[in-house]
Amino acid sequence: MKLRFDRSLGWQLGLGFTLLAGISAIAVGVYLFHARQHLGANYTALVADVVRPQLHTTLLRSTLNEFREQPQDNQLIERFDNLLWRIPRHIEGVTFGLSQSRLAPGSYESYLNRLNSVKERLPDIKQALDEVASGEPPDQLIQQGLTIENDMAQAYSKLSHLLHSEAAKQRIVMDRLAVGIAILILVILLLAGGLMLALIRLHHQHKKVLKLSLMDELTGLGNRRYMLNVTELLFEQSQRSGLPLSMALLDLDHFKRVNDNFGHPAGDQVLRAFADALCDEVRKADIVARLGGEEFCVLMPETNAEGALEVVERIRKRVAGLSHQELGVPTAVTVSLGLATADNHDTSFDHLYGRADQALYEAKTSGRNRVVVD
Ligand SMILES: Nc1nc2c(ncn2[C@@H]2O[C@H](COP(=O)(O)OP(=O)(O)OP(=O)(O)O)[C@@H](O)[C@H]2O)c(=O)[nH]1
Repeated sequence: MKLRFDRSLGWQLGLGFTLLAGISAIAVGVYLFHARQHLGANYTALVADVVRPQLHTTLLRSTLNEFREQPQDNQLIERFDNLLWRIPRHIEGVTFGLSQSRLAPGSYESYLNRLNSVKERLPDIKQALDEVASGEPPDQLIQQGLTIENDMAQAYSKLSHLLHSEAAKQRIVMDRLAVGIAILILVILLLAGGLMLALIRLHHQHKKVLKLSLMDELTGLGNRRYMLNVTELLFEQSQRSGLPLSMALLDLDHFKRVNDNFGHPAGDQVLRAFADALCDEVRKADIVARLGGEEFCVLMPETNAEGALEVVERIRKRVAGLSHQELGVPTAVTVSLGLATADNHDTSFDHLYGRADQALYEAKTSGRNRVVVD
């Protein structure tokens, strides 16, 4: 039940985080789609394109003012001529920059129209300048010059304002995007962390269940499945290496009486005391398992018949000598044992098991509390 709960919790966590990551990704995607106008637009270069002619507009005004005082100054005429040459180039530069930008044409068209009308009036101003150079008074030049200066100043100022506000919007978009992506990354990290945690928990649960499936809960020994898992391997190793493998089957005598006389819990206590005694008497390399009920098994790798007989006799005596206190019941218990050692005739583990079982049967039928070697 617990495992099912943990597994569904793991799935729920994973699903929840995946949904969250998906929604965050969609939100960032939708935002990107709507904000694409602002992404990648280089407003800095455009602002520079507009600021430069704004400076020239100021220069144009100051030059016109100087004309009032020194209309025939050649340097002044040359500077003005140079400005007249630059103005259309700036207008063309700004027009090109805006056409390449992601700005909606409707937002800047009226300012460009105003600049283009300035461009159209430049030949007249050039003619007025030539007249001033040939000695005419500068009044007309100043009047026409101030008109275009005013038009340019207004158009460039509006454009500058437009570009600054678009750049500010771009900054907001980028900031929001950065926050969105940070949240997305956080959710993905949480998702990965949550999934890892769920996997680790599942792995622990799996190991626990696996252990429980191979363990006898009452005695803490391996169960029949554990014994079968291990012994097939031990048997094959023994067959390959030629080293002996001995197997003892043990069955408590008249155990039913213990249950009948002292109750089932007392019987359980006896089984536990018996398992402890068994483990005390065998080596670490030996395998001890409870096969079911009051039947146990000891597998002794690299132990010949003689050595195994010594061990099982020791076990038998130890069990018979268990005190009432150790057993938890006011009676003695004994055990019958059947012993077999693998030889060339044992083609499978089942064969060896069959021999040990037969020996145990003989130990039971010939009076119990004894070892019979097959
Ligand atoms: N307390 C307890 N008793 C168990 C457990 N498993 C099996 N038993 C009991 O063990 C008894 C085995 O009885 P039998 O198969 O007749 O064997 P026995 O009385 O030991 O007689 P022999 O084996 O012929 O000497 C039964 O009463 C089962 O109920 C257990 O986990 N706990």
